[in-house]
Amino acid sequence: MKKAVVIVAGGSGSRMRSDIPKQFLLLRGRPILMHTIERFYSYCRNIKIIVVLPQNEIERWNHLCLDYHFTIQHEVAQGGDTRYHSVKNGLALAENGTIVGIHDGVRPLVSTAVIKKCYEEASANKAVIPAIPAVDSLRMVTAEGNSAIDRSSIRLVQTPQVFPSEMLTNAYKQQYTSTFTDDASVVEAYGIPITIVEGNVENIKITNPIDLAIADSIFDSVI
Ligand SMILES: Nc1ccn([C@@H]2O[C@H](COP(=O)(O)OP(=O)(O)OP(=O)(O)O)[C@@H](O)[C@H]2O)c(=O)n1
Ligand SMILES: C[C@](O)(CO)[C@H](O)COP(=O)(O)O
Repeated sequence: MKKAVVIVAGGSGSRMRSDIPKQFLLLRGRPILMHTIERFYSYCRNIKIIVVLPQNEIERWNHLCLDYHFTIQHEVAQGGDTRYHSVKNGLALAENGTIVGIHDGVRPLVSTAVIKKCYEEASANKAVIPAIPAVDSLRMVTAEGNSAIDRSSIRLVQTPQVFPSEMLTNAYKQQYTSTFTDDASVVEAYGIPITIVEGNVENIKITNPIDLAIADSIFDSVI
């Protein structure tokens, strides 16, 4: 079955506190977003790649592609106010009858094995996400205080989150709510159960300044 990926890079990276959006910061001498795109191209040479960017950053991206001789074919869609809206804009460029993954542009260290497993499972008409167990102890904080929670029942969710295209497109017709923090939460609200596969621990979301140093130090164990 045909495959597509929507790589969302439409955010501003406010927690990174950098001059340019974090998806363009350099990791091993190249913009993070280029590494992320390369992960999917390595997995499948003919996957359709859709990259979502803030409208006012598209020109910067075009220049970066020229400067870094980046030639992997991709289509560009315009970002929205939230990740949900950016995904929806990217999804509009995906064809029916495909298996579509949604991946954060700032997760450049996803392994090929994880990408492959997610697409294979989704081909059986499932909604598939990678996740890893929690390694720290966990506490629930409420207005009354805080209490320990059973970490064996918790999973930390990653991307790519992969679905049959019609399932995802229909789910994304629901009205936005702030509980839609990822694609699984949108599809689950539409009534579809979520299948979890094991993610890779290196598949961090580069969010805060320290994550760039971590990504640099673990880079060779994935690529
Ligand atoms: N309106 C938005 C917001 C986020 N994203 C993308 O969703 C991914 C995960 O979001 P996050 O790490 O929170 O990125 P930012 O929103 O850019 O960061 P921050 O929350 O620190 O501002 C990122 O690749 C980001 O570019 C997006 O495409 N459109
Ligand atoms: C999609 C995601 O990366 C899964 O863990 C996460 O929900 C994104 O959250 P953010 O608040 O948009 O960074």
